[in-house]
Amino acid sequence: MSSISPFVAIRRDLHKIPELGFQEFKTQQYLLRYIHTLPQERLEIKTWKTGIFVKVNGTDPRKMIGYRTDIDGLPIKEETGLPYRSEHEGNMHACGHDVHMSIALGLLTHFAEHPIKDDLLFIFQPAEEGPGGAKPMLESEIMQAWKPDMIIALHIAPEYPVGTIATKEGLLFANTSELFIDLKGKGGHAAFPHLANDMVVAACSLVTQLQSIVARNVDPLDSAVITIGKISGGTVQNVIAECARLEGTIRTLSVDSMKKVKERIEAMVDGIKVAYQCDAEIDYGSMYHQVYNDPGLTAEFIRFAEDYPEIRFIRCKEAMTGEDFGYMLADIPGFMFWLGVDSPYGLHHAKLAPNEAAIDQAIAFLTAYITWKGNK
Ligand SMILES: CC(=O)N[C@@H](CCC[C@H](N)C(=O)O)C(=O)O
Repeated sequence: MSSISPFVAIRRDLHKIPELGFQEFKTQQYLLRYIHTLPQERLEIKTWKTGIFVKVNGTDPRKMIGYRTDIDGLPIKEETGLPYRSEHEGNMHACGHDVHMSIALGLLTHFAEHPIKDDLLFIFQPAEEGPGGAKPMLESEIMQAWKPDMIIALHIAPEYPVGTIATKEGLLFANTSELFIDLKGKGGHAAFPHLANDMVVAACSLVTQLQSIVARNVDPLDSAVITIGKISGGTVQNVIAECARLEGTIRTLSVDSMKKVKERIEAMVDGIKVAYQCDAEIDYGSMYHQVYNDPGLTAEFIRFAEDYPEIRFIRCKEAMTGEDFGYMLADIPGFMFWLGVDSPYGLHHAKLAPNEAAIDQAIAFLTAYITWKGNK
């Protein structure tokens, strides 16, 4: 019978119980139960909403190193068919936060048992997928009192083989803004369109128009994305829809482009109001600061990764993904990096299945890096 490592077993337990942002109650309980099994001599544990801070007191601290993991899942119905698939119907760890948490627990376990000179702060952060836990956690009294001198985090990368670390100095992830547009016209009988204002037609036209913003209004060398991930509207097949709602996200590499994209969206929505004789409201939901890696710390980490025997390092390009860890990096020097997990299905896919061999390998690599950095 094959046996799995304790942190793979933890990942599977966590995989079964994905919870959405700020509802991570079972996840928090699971994490706390585990953390309380560790030697407690050097640990200080504080909860914050559904998140957790764990400080590991060093033996001769000169600085504090922060390590952040996100803990929330997504509203995606899992289709992996795995024996440890989600037990929370309609939710899934489809962005790898289960893997992120198990690696964080692996590191915490090591350093609770083998403290280094410097203090460590482990941050188990809720709501990365939305509405964003990093910013309020950073502003919390706890983190203002326990403010790390540097901070790091990883994200799984399905497209890279296990054993790969990828990152770059400077900009790594985009600026993001959610986008919700509500359209309200006039419902009516399907056979009498001239007596109604059809919001399904207005919504379809708006979605198509929005695509032209990236193609025609943004400098091609300054990338942007507008994705509408969900459209809803109407009630039944033979009634003209009075209301429709578009739900999406905007990504830009520069802050200026984000401003420009929003101005163009607002102009187009004004146009839809006139053309389709309807009301419309725009809500930008939550916005995330770009992820900008500290050049010096990242370059040093890259050298460490390049010299580490079992790691293949790739200097990657920036990506249009968003991460509220960007708020932490805007305040505390540090960096984020990709960890290869080799899945044929990508992030946010219902069949995402990370190769679990990456977990113990990442724990070993990061243990070596943090030990080196925290004893320097
Ligand atoms: C790493 C990752 O996939 N992050 C999410 C962050 C989403 C932020 C927000 N809900 C939005 O959609 O703008 C991503 O989709 O990139």
